[in-house]
Amino acid sequence: MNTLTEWNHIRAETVAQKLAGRAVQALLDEARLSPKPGLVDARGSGAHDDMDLPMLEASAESLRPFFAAMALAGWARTPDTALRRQIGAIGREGEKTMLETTGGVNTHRGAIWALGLLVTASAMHEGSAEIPAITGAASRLARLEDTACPAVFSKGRYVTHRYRVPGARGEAQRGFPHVTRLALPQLAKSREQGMSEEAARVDALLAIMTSLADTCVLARGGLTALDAMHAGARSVLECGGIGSAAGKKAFGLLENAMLSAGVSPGGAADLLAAALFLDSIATGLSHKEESIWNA
Ligand SMILES: CC(C)(COP(=O)(O)OP(=O)(O)OC[C@H]1O[C@@H](n2cnc3c(N)ncnc32)[C@H](O[C@H]2O[C@H](COP(=O)(O)OP(=O)(O)OP(=O)(O)O)[C@@H](O)[C@H]2O)[C@@H]1O)[C@@H](O)C(=O)NCCC(=O)NCCS
Ligand SMILES: Nc1ncnc2[nH]cnc12
Repeated sequence: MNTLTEWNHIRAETVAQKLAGRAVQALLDEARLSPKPGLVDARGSGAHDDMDLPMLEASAESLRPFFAAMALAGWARTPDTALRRQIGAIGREGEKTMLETTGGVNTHRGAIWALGLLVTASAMHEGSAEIPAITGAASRLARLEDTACPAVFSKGRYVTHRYRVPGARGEAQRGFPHVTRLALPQLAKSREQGMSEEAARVDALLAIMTSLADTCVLARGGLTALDAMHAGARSVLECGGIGSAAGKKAFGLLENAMLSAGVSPGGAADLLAAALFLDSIATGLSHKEESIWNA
């Protein structure tokens, strides 16, 4: 190995570890954030009887090496079928480890997909790109076919066909519109209004929930539950968000509706984690880190 190649290798390894650290942190921040309607949070298990916070934390931590491997695979590459297959294989290994860690509970399948693509896309730009370049590269990667991916039944696949909605695949292929057009602008707005960081993050989750066709909600509660989630989340934000007294009251109604329908927006939770990951990169860049390498 000549010195330049060796230097580039050290840089790639370091940035990959940092990107993986930010992805895991985003998952931990999402899991611990409270209150979240229907989801597992620091208060309890929401609409789940097989998941709790320690399980989500262990699952997030178990994924660190897989995010790092995806980032290394993507380092200074452009999206092509070979890279798509490579990260698909790493993603499936990550899913296996997640299931071993949780005793068979699907805690983060959608998050491995969304954050895996975003971590890979960030590494393609060597950790120094702005959000639109990252989501653009992630979307190009998601549109490529992974010919090695086994065509097995998934709840998401069934639900997207039945209700003709984009699902996790479509969201990524479109460049994560619920993250870039709803979650991140709401996060910025609530922060500007002087809300606490926790309240701003809950508001960002609610912004996603105003519009996402979450296949977890559709699978358990159909269109009635999805419509109730959209309307309830909109109502909290129209009242001033979770940081306002009226918003808290509206949040209580939304939470009761979700718990009595037995639904949980797992897809929205994953997209909040994706937004927190991108926010951590944008915050780093605005602090004049030329790249995550200097962070
Ligand atoms: C492309 C894949 C994401 C597979 O997607 P598909 O839709 O075919 O399959 P699912 O197995 O259903 O996984 C999709 C998960 O994505 C999340 N999600 C849902 N709606 C959306 C949306 N509109 N936009 C974005 N993301 C969305 C969601 O994940 C979260 O919920 C999970 C828990 O859900 P569930 O299992 O339904 O849990 P319960 O409700 O508790 O189940 P029951 O008790 O009712 O049975 C949890 O995982 C959260 O993360 C959906 O579950 C992709 O996975 C894939 O192709 N993988 C192959 C390997 C690969 O290429 N990897 C990529 C490397 S980057
Ligand atoms: N907080 C959460 N609760 C339930 N399912 C999830 N999937 C990802 N995050 C989750």
